[in-house]
Amino acid sequence: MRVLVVTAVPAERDAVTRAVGRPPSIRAVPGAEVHRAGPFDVVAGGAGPAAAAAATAFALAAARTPGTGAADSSTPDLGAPGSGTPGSGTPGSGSHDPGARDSRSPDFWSPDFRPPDFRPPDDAPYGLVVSAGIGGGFAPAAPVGSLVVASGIVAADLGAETPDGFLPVTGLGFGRDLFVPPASLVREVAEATGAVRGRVLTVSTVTGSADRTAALLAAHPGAVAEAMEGFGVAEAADRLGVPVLELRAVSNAVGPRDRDAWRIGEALAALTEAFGKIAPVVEGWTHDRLDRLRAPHRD
Ligand SMILES: O=C(O)c1cccc(C(=O)CC[C@H]2O[C@@H](n3cnc4c(=O)[nH]cnc43)[C@H](O)[C@@H]2O)c1
Repeated sequence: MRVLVVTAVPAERDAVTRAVGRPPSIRAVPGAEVHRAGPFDVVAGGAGPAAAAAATAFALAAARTPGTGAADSSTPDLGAPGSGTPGSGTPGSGSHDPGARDSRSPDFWSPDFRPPDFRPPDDAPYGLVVSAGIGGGFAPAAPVGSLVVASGIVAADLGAETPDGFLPVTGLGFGRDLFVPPASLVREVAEATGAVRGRVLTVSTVTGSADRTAALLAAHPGAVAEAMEGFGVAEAADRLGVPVLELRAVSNAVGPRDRDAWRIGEALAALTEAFGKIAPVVEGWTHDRLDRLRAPHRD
């Protein structure tokens, strides 16, 4: 099974592809650059749920575009990382000059542009989408350096502030605030990696105070971590009925802001090790009937 992995930044993307042990092949699709290594197609989609949703949707849609296959010359191979290839940064990480041509996808800004074909080599669509990267861990469940796999992916700050406190978007009578990854896959990934299982919160603002930490834990008692992309990735995957997983390596404790205490290198190394361990797991996994029937609000 081919797996789409969406990270926020290139350092996280490269930590995932490093797990495979040989250089990734790199291709441009509209709005993104896909790094392929082993079963993983990895995209650094940008920080936050909106960028993550957009990158995921583009990558999924590009893989489903009918055409002649992944070898189509309209999707130029951009070479290995570190080769000086332009466009290897995070899409959307800088301001865009609409007058400039995008070297990642040369025809993208042309009025004649048609989406290039980019399908997994077996011509199958992606069987799984993974939101991956570093994250903040809630103590004591998820210490720095540990791994977490989401049993539920929660939009923790999507809703309304009221005089009585925060009202989730579902309390407003629309939207959703939870995606539940397939339980069998969560279990297998946790067993293979030693990851802590629990809800992972998606926030648009990194938590930076004890009060906010306490409020999040009061609202989500089982939360083990927070990050900024999982819910956006899940929203996009869900529209195509593709199962989703979120796997994070804890770089910092959720709490009063202390950037000097972040252990990013340690977390990226843990992420690489984790993807090495889950490669055989995801390749062998099939989305069984029980998982499909599982009630969306049970995790
Ligand atoms: O500066 C670097 O070298 C570097 C390398 C890899 C990643 C980064 C990031 O800043 C990633 C941002 C990404 O990380 C997630 N994250 C990490 N900790 C937290 C947190 O406490 N609360 C929320 N999100 C967190 C998040 O998904 C960001 O998009 C830098």
